[in-house]
Amino acid sequence: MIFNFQNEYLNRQSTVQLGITSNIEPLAQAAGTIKEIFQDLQDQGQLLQRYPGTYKWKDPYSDIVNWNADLQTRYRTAVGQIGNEVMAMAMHSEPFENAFRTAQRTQWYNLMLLVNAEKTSLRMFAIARNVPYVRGYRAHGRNRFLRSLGRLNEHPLTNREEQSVNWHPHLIYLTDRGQPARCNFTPSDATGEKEMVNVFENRYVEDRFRRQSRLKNWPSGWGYPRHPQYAAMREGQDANWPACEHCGKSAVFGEYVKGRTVYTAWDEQSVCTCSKYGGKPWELEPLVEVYQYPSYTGSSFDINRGVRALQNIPEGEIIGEYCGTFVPLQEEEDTCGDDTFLMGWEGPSRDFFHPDAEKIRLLSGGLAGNWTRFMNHTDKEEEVSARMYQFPYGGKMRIIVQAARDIVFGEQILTSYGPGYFGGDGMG
Ligand SMILES: C[S@@+](CC[C@H](N)C(=O)[O-])C[C@H]1O[C@@H](n2cnc3c(N)ncnc32)[C@H](O)[C@@H]1O
Repeated sequence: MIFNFQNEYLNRQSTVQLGITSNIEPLAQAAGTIKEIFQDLQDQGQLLQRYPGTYKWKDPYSDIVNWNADLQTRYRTAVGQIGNEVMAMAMHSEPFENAFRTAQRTQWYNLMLLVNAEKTSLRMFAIARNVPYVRGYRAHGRNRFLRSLGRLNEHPLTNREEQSVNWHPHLIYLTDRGQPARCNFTPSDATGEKEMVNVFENRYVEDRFRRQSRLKNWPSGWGYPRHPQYAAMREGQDANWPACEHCGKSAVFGEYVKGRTVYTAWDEQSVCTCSKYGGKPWELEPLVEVYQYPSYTGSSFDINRGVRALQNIPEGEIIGEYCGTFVPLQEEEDTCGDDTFLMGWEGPSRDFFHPDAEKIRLLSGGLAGNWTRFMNHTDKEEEVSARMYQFPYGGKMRIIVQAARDIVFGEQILTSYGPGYFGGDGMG
């Protein structure tokens, strides 16, 4: 078991050929610590985001005057391997700091091999989550040992970006040169390149739909326009349908139609009031990074961003929601000028997986969306690691992203856009 996992992990390291076949267990242990490091930085970053006034990162250098010669040598050697910037970042995660202080020689050696292999991802992760490594290091700037290691560069993001309300770690990607870069989108030549925005809920502006005439296939029981996420029940369907996957209650808010009567369901006893997926979105973000993979076309002008897992994700886990802006079907051209991030949105039907289910909206993840928009497509069924489907969840209809099989740390998360996409028909 450990052996397989370890092989799998090492096979995916493109930057370093480790070539180690002995000491299997310590290496597996080191791989476990790497995952804990990412998780810890993520957790602390989220706490900071949530409680900016009160949450304080632990100062890893608070006792630096007491570091003995062995610790100093260990630190200095590590700086020689991964640089003092990444070392300062890693020290802000408790699992790494503990290993630094307590690991046996071989354990430490193995951990540093893997940290070295992951150092560009670790660096971007720490930058994007505002780990205050510069502040932490500089607070002890007078310390003779730290001074001997040299100065630290400024945090690469400006204050504006760090403090912006729209700021989110998944709005930067790791380039093939190991540097962070902003995620931008060019909907059309006329609009030019625009910075992407991260959203946790879909955007719906009713006026935009009012300007368009009612579609022929618009559901007969629905008024026009209406928010497409509050799916109405139709005559003959059972009262609990569509039910929230999490709590089992009806996911319908607002009116529903039975016979000729329109009923209103807004009652906490019978209607799902879960927050998204029964938890808070900030608690549920999986550890992933937006990562530049080799371009599909072979041209260096085509930047191919994809999603790389930074944790193991078990099969079946719901890992996100494809979010974006609702776009009328007729407006595809005007608004996006580009169908790269367009997803088809189906009307109410009993079977959302039905190939003939009718699209009544589009959802565009281009300018406003989240990390799920960067998942690339594969035609090979066995390569699909995440699936997207429209389903009622947490009180609303959503496009859910679910792990289709076990996903291991370091692999690219691939999905299937469905048969229409590369024919220019949008996803789904
Ligand atoms: C939803 S986006 C995925 C993120 C995209 N790679 C990026 O950098 O923004 C879809 C686009 O990615 C590219 N793409 C994704 N999977 C592909 C594949 N299997 N073959 C070729 N191009 C692909 C195509 O350009 C497609 O229009």
